[in-house]
Amino acid sequence: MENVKNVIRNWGSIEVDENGKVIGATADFYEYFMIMPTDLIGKSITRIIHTSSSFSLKGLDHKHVFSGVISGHACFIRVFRREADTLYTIIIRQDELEYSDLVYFTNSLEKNKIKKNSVVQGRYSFEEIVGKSKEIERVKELAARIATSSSTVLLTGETGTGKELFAQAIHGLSTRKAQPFVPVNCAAIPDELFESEIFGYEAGAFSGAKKEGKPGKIELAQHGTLFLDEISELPYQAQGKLLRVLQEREVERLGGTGTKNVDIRIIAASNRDLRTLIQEGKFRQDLYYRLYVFELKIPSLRERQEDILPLAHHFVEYFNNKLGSHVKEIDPKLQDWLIQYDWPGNIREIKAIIERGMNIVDGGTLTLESLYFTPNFILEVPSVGINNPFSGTLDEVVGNAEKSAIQRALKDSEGDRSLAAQKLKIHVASLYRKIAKYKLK
Ligand SMILES: Nc1ncnc2c1ncn2[C@@H]1O[C@H](COP(=O)(O)OP(=O)(O)OP(=O)(O)O)[C@@H](O)[C@H]1O
Repeated sequence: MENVKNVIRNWGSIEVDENGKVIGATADFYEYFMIMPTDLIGKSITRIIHTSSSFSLKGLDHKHVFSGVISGHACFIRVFRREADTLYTIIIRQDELEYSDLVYFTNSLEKNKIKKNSVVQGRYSFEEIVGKSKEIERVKELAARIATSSSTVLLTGETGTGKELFAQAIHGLSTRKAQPFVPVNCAAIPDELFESEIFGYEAGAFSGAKKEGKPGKIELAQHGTLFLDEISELPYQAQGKLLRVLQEREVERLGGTGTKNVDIRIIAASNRDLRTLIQEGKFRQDLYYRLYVFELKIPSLRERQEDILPLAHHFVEYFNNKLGSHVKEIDPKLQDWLIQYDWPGNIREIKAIIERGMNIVDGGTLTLESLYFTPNFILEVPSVGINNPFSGTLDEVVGNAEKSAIQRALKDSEGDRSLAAQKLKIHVASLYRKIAKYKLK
């Protein structure tokens, strides 16, 4: 327990009234989060501490600890109830912590409080996979056909093509749909933590382990689906252990003496060619053949150009709802450009481009200029760094437009960041992140 105390530090507190409006903050909070009192006082706390959309700050118990994002920093925050007022004290800033300390800390919290989101029911169904091209229709049909079996599925395709979406849709159509869908991003877990995360551990298996032990993702997915995203990044040793689970349908926790039967369906995904990795000795051939029972290759957006505009319209609708904007159409010139672009980041990229455009657009039509920004303004702000703001990669051009939009909003709001964020229709935390990213004053 001493160690847990060591990782906790006071990053300042925010005080709110009974209506959830900020009435003050400590001096260290302003300093650590670089927020001005004018950007804070009187604002709703939900605009300062961003949590997942399903999470409500209302009614949290005294001393409850939760995770949230403040000014772009992921934090753990403790609630102190004081009669009508509430104090939110930031006790951990994740970017200031070693990963192992963070794991130790989250383990020390009561069960299910923070890790609730690690087990989710699949959210997407096949109807929500936008696209009518024969290429995507064929994949949807195959996926729907195998959904009802319990076979292992390997989803391949470039980054951003929708592999996770398909995994969720397959789970949602299977007989396991009422059971958990447990996603694991194999690239995001450090090698040394991998086995304990996937296989779980028994009490006292290693120093820092939870007293009562911990189930791994395989156990959490019991009777449901385990989605192993970016499986190519699975450490070689863990590959052997996973293979044994697949073959024997049993799992043994680290430090354990007995095995438990497992009934899970595995869906794995990779955007790297596993066959090449096998040749390079980085991926086990025997595991590959276990996973390769059924391969679904999701086509890139380049291979199904006719889906580009339906996807763009879909995301315009999506962001209209999310941002409260009223874009009704996409200008024909922008439509031409969208069709011609080759989309290396696939659907994730088109979604991001539309989102950026929708943050900048003025009026009911999304135009090429909404992405690039109006030429007059670019002349006014030479600091965009290039003479021709339309040259460079799409990311650079859009980045320049975004930077210009922020500069203009800040200028129009005379430096009031909250007002600027409102004009841009983005959260103030997101504005702070972008100001830091573009090194703006
Ligand atoms: N056909 C589609 N219709 C609507 N949204 C989609 C579609 N395909 C992908 N998306 C959206 O695009 C984004 C990227 O999709 P997803 O995360 O499933 O891709 P991925 O192939 O798993 O990427 P990676 O290989 O990088 O993990 C998500 O926000 C997803 O909701």
